Amino acid sequence: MAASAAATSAAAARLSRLAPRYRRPEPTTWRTPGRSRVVVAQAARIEPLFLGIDFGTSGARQVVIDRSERVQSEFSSAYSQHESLDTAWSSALWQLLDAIPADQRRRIASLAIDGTSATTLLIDGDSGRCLAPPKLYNEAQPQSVVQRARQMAPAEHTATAATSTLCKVLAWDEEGLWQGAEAQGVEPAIVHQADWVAGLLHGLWRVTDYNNALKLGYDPEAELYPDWLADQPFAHLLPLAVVGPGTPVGPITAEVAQRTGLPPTCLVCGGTTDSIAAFVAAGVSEVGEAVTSLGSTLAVKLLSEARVDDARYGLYSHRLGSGWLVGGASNTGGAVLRQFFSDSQLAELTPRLAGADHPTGLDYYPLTRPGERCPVADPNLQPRLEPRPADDAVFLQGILESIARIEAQTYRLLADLGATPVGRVYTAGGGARNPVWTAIRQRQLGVPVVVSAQAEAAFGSALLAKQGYALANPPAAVVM
Ligand SMILES: Nc1ncnc2c1ncn2[C@@H]1O[C@H](COP(=O)(O)OP(=O)(O)O)[C@@H](O)[C@H]1O
Ligand SMILES: O=C(CO)[C@H](O)[C@H](O)COP(=O)(O)O
Repeated sequence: MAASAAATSAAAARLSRLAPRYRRPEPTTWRTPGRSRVVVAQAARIEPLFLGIDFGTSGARQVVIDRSERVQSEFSSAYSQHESLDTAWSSALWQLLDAIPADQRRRIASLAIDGTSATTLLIDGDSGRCLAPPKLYNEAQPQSVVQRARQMAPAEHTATAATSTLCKVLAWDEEGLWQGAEAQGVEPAIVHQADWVAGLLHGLWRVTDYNNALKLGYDPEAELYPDWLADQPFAHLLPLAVVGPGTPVGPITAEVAQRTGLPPTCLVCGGTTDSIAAFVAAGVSEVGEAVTSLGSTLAVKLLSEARVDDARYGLYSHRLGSGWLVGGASNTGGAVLRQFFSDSQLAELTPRLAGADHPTGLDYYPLTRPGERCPVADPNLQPRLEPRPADDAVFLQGILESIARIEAQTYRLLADLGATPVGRVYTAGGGARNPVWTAIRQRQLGVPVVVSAQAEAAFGSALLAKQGYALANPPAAVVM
C-alpha cells in the first residue's frame, strides 16, 4: 500500500506541476486624460468560436458555433475499420480538425469533447500510449470481476454492472497488466475515451469529468472517490483530476497548435458522455423532460428531482450542474438496423412502413449479439429477431416497434423507481431523422416526442466549450 500511496502522491505532484497552463489574456486598461475613471475593457479581439466534438460508436462529428450558438460549420468522420480503436480515434480527430475552414480554425477559442460512456483505456500516464486494447462501453467483463466489484461497491451501484469502467479496470488488474507495466518503470493510468482524445490535444493524461467517472465509482455529489474505491491497490491509476463538464482544463500544446492551426490559447474544457452531450444540446430544462439518443445504441436521459440508481436494471443518475439525469443505455438501437439495412435503404423503406396505426405484432428483442445493459442488466440476454417477414418494410417496422417498446419500458421503470414521470421526449442521434419511428415511439410512450432544433451531441459539447470559455474569460469590469 505504501508503494501505491507514494505512486499516487508522485502522480498528484506531477499533475500539479502540469496544472492547466491556461493564462487568461490580461484586459487592456488605460487612464482617460482629465478624468479619474479607469475603464477596463477587453483588448479588441477576434470574435471567438467554440468547437464541440462527439466521439460516438460508428464515427466522430464536430460542430463549430459562434457566441450566438449559430452553427458555423460541421463535419463528420467515420472510424477506420482497419486500425486499432485508439488509432482510428486519433485519425478521426485530426481529420475533423483539418476539416474546419481555415478562417474559422484560428478563431476557435475553446473546445470540449464527449465520448461513449465507460469506454476505458489503460495507458502510460506520461505519454498516453495504450498499454492494452481499449475496452468499449458495451463490453461485459467476466463474472469473476463482477463479483469483485459487487464485494467492494455499494449494492446495485452502477460500477457493479458488467460493462462498467470499474469492471474493466478490475479485468486488467486480474490480468496483472498495470502491475507489469509498473514493474517496467511505466506509470499506468486509467482514462475514458473522451479524456484520452482531450489528452491528445492538451497533453494532460490524468484528467476526466464527473459524468465519465460515474461508472468508475466516482461520487459526483460528494465530488470524490469514495473510500471503498480510493483504498483499492489500483487507486493510483485513477484520474487525478475530476472536473465538471465545461470546466476549463488547459490550452492545447504548442505542437498541436502548430499541427492544426488552432490558436495556442485554444482552451480544452471538461467533457462528458455522448448521451449527456445530446441532452445539453436539446436545451432541456424542465423536470420530466427527457432526451432519447437513438444512435448505434438507445440511451435514455430524464431530468428528475429524485435520483434512481439500480444496477439490476442498468439505471443510474448522472449529475448535470445542480440537477440529476436519470436513465441508462440499452444495447439495442441503430447498430441492429445497420446489420440489415444501410442508411439509404432505411430512407427508401421508411415511406413504405404501415406506421403507428398498423402495428406488425412482431415481438423482437433487437440486439447485435447476446448481452443487455438496460432496462435489464443481463450479459446473456439473447437477440430475438425471428420470424423475419418476407417484406423488409414489415421486418423494419417490427424492429422499430421493438426498440420503441424497450425505450418506453425504460421510462416506465424509472417512474416506478421514483423518478419524475416523463412528460416530453426529445430525440438525438441517427434515429431522430425517421418521422415514422417518431410516431411509433410516441404511441408507445404516450407523451409528445418532439424534435428539438439541436439534439446532436457535438452541438452539446460546443455549448460546454462556450461555457468553459466564459468561465475563463469573465466579462470585463467597467469602473466609472
Ligand atoms: N432513417 C433512419 N431511420 C432510423 N435509423 C437511422 C436512419 N438513418 C440512420 N439511422 C441509424 O442511425 C445510427 C447512427 O446514428 P449515430 O447517431 O451516428 O450513431 P452513433 O453516434 O452511436 O455512432 C445507425 O445505426 C443507423 O442505423
Ligand atoms: O451507449 C452508449 C454509447 O453510445 C453509452 O453507454 C451512452 O453514453 C450511455 O451512457 P451514459 O448514460 O453514461 O451517458
